[in-house]
Amino acid sequence: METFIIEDVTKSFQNGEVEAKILKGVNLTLTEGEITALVGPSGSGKSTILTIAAGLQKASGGQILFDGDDMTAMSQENIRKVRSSEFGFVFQSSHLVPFLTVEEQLDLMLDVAETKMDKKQQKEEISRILKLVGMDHRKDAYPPSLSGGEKQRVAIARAIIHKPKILFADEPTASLDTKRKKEVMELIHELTKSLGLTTLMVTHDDEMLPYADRVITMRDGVIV
Ligand SMILES: Nc1ncnc2c1ncn2[C@@H]1O[C@H](COP(=O)(O)OP(=O)(O)OP(=O)(O)O)[C@@H](O)[C@H]1O
Repeated sequence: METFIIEDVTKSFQNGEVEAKILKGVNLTLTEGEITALVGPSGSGKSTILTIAAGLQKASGGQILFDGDDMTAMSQENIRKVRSSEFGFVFQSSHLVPFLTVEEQLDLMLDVAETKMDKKQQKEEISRILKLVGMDHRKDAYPPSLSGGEKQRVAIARAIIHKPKILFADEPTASLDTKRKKEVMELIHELTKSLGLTTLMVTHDDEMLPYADRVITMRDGVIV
C-alpha cells in the first residue's frame, strides 16, 4: 500500500539577490514495509527533501501526500501533530538527552506523542521496545555510559516507541564502525519489515545499500 507520495516538490532559497533552486521537482512514492535509500553527491538535496517530507521545513512548491492528506496545505499545529504521532526520526548523532536514563528518554517521547497510555502501560511498552532493540538490560543507564552502537539502538527505540508509520533516517550509521553499522542497519531493516514501517533513509555508505528495497539517486536537485 502506498502511504507517502512526494509530488513535484521544489525548494528555493534566496541568497541575497540570487535565488538558489535546491530541489527542481522531486517525485517519489514510498511504500509500506520498504526501505527507500536516497543517495547522491553532497549538496544534491537529499537532506532537504527528507526534512521537507518530514514536515521540518516547507516546500516552495509541490505536494506531500500522507495517507491522502496534503501536508503542504496543513497548519503548523497539524503538521506538528502528524510529526509527533506518525513519524519517527533517527539521525547521524543519536541526540539522546545526557541526563535522562534510557527508560526516561522513551517515556518522554511517549509523553510528547500524546499516546493514550497511562504511566504503567508506558513502562511496559518501553520494556517491550527495549527488548526488541536488545537494550532492555541498559534501561537505567545514562547515554554517556553507552557505546555508539548502543546509543543508536536507543535512538531507534525512541523513534519507534509511539508506533509511527513513517521512519526518517538521515545518515543513521555514519558515526559507527563497520560492525556496528551493519548491526544498526540490520535492526532498521528488521523493524521496517516486522512493524510495516515506511522508511526513508539518506546514506553515503554503499555498504548499507543491500539493506534497502529501493535505491534512489539524486543529482543537482532532481532524481536521476
Ligand atoms: N537554509 C538554506 N539556505 C540556503 N541554502 C541551503 C539551505 N539549506 C540547504 N541549502 C543548500 O542546499 C543544497 C542541498 O543541501 P542538502 O543538505 O539537501 O544536500 P545533501 O545532498 O543532503 O548533502 P550532504 O550529502 O552533504 O548532506 C546545498 O547546496 C545547501 O548548501
